[in-house]
Amino acid sequence: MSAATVRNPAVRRLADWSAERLRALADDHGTPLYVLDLDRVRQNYRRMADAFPEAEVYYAAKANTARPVLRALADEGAGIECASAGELARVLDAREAQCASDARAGRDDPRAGVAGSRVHYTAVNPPDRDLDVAVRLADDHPGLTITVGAADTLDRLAERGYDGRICLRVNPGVGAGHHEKVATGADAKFGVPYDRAADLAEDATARFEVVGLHAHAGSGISGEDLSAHRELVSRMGDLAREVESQDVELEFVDVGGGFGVPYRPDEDPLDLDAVAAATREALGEVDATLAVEPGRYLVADAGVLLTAVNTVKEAGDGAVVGVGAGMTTLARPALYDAHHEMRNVSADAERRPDREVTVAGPVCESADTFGDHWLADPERGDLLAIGNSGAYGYEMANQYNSRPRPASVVLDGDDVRVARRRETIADVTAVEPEDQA
Ligand SMILES: Cc1ncc(COP(=O)(O)O)c(C=O)c1O
Ligand SMILES: N[C@@H](CCCC[NH3+])C(=O)O
Repeated sequence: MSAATVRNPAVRRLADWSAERLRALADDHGTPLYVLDLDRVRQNYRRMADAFPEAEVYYAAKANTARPVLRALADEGAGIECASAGELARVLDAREAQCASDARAGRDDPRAGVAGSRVHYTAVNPPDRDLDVAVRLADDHPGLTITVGAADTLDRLAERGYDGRICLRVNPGVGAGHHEKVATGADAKFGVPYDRAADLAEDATARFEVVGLHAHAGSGISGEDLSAHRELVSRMGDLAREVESQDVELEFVDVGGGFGVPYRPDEDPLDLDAVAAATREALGEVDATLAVEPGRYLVADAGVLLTAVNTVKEAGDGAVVGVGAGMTTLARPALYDAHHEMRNVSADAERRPDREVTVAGPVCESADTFGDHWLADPERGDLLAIGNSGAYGYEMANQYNSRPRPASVVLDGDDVRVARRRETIADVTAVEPEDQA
């Protein structure tokens, strides 16, 4: 089945990708290569918007900031949630120094051109530079909302002359997620203490327009974690009623993102309608509109990472299959022991027997492995596809071992657009002053 013929199933498997198309993309653009199917992103968004018809959906851009993705989701009606000044500059049609220098360098304009009123900036311990940029952008883009998770961030904004839209991020005391490193809801780093939030919201109205409350439990919540989600939403409903009773006119209560997707074939997809029903029931009656901010759910299964087999080494009873992508390309397995399905795309036309092998990258770290996988017996030169790579894949890639970042392409029907060209070693060293000894 080709990508374009998949209608709107909740699960998209690695086997659904056309091998022929993936091989052609690898031939044209080289590997490692991130491939993202925009049609699938749109389908995922529509499924989310259909499940939450009463809610505002803000896409958490940190999952994948490729400009075609931001534009496609904004066109579908999504707002965008940003985690930094850099993400804000990408998302807004802003005259930022960074954008100007990109233009001078002849690069395509990296800005997505989303209206300020559709953008939330969630500031987590924001550096001064981020606040400076955010305040400047808020001036140019009316309606931008700044989400604040510490009382003194309010002071820092006021010191910069900001008196605009504020959302208060609350620590709900309930965390969830696929790994302890991605649970945010009970981590004191995020949000103001729950029991101080109502007073803080009321006090803040003296200096700002307080428009929302926000909390986020964590990332990769499965159907089994729903009790944590329900508890978070219920606490936010209680808080919203208290704040509204203090005559603060809230526009929205944002209960975060975190909606998980299956990474293993035996995992079930989230029943979004059930999640939405549980959310509604837990929130109860509030005047404010519900908001959600999914990242992974919209982009994860729209992406694959293509990589070539460069080494096959028999070792003991098994084999280690060396590939070009590593922890610098896709960090999730090394960071969270995350599992990503793999498929030997080259072997599809042949009848090679499956074999369990360890797939490992080129980085000089023992953690640089994608774990054990059953694959059609890999040979040097084969092309492997790594599934569910559309979220937190390219975004977390880095240059450790002086390894240039990979390229990424976006498919829109039959169109193929380069979202990020492949970096070169010259890109890696470009930030070093030329006169350095
Ligand atoms: C504040 C906030 N909102 C939204 C998200 C998106 O999470 P996910 O990609 O799991 O939907 C995150 C990431 O965990 C987050 O920290
Ligand atoms: N980067 C994490 C998700 C966390 C998002 C940020 N709070 C992952 O790949 O699963």
